Amino acid sequence: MQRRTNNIDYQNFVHQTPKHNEYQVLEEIGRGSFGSVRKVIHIPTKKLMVRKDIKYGHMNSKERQQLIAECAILSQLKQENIVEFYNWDFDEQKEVLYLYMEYCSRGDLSKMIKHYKQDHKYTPEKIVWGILAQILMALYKCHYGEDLPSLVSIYDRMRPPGKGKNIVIHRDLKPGNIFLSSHDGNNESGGKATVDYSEVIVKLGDFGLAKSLETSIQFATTYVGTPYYMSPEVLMDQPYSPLSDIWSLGCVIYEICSLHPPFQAKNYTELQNKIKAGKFDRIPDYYSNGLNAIIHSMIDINLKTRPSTFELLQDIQIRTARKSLQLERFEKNLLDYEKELVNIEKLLEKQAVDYEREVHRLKEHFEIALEQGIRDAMDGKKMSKVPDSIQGYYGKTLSKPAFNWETRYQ
Ligand SMILES: Nc1ncnc2c1ncn2[C@@H]1O[C@H](COP(=O)(O)OP(=O)(O)OP(=O)(O)O)[C@@H](O)[C@H]1O
Repeated sequence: MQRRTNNIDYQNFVHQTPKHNEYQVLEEIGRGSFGSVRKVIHIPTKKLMVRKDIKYGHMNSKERQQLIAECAILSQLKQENIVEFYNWDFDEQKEVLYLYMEYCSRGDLSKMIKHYKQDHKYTPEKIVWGILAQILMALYKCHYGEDLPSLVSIYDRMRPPGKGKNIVIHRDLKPGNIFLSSHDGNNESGGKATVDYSEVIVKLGDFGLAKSLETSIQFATTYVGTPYYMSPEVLMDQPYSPLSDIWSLGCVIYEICSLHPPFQAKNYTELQNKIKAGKFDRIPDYYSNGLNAIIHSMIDINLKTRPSTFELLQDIQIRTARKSLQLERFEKNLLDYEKELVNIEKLLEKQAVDYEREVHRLKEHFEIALEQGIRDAMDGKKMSKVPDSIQGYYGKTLSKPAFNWETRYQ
């Protein structure tokens, strides 16, 4: 395993040297445009992870830099709703870069949408709000480079974020890049075919196209993205900003409700025209006006009126969804704690029973020995068998009981 090559610029990285043989490689779970994704176990911690194998041999220097950028971005972005980047390593001979990341066992939003489509059911509204709130929490970290303050009450006024250093624009928000994980940290789906979507944690991932900008004023002008979710300003080659992620997010949430994207067309030109016009149908009547309104506010062709991540997080329904997620988490922690207490109680009860049984046994033996000793004494024999202590009788390291057996165990 070589660690240096002229083709890759490692200067942006701060990483502890990973050891290739610390990972046990398991099955492949998918393939992307750059290579395969496999499950691996980090042997020292027994942690299940994914390893993204990226062949860089055929890449030009721009693509390699993009790859490095993804790693650099991911290693900085630590937030509960962002797929965690653990480490990286590479094999220079095979020209493969290995990225070790959090494993999300519950699939992604494209699978969830497919599930509801197949079942001919709408995604429950509560689930939609929960997903929207969680993606906004992830985007807050990306767009402002800060941790989102926790919510004490739904009426809390949020302090506006700072100037935004090291902000990140995802640039490729789509259902297939939004992963789902479980609350209990048990990342094995246990062979379960069905996922309880009311209980999943949303994780924003696949930052392959993300662009890290030094400040919020500096914009990227190049775009590579998925047409269905592409914002009109990007289609018109205008500077790319965090608001373009908001447009894409609006399209993703629309699709979760309607089970199809807001703009559909037979060809690219038709799609482009529809996106630029910004006209689309209401989400099904099954959903509230509040949800419809927030989706419409995000899929707004006017950048001046399209809300930012911060503004969306102020929405009372988003705050309610956040609070509800917090309470569910709290309830889950309490239930786990209760289970732990029940187990401890059972253990203590068993120890108490074992202890009493042992004491009872010792007491009986002690009494028999004592009676025998007294009888021997009355018969005029030498009182050699009368124990001074249980230890004396059994040869055990037990001191004479310090309490009165009769009153204690009546
Ligand atoms: N962290 C992860 N946890 C679980 N599954 C993952 C994870 N990352 C990727 N996958 C799965 O691996 C497969 C390949 O993912 P990858 O992101 O490499 O490519 P893609 O998004 O399908 O395509 P593209 O490379 O064009 O973006 C997908 O099925 C994806 O769901």
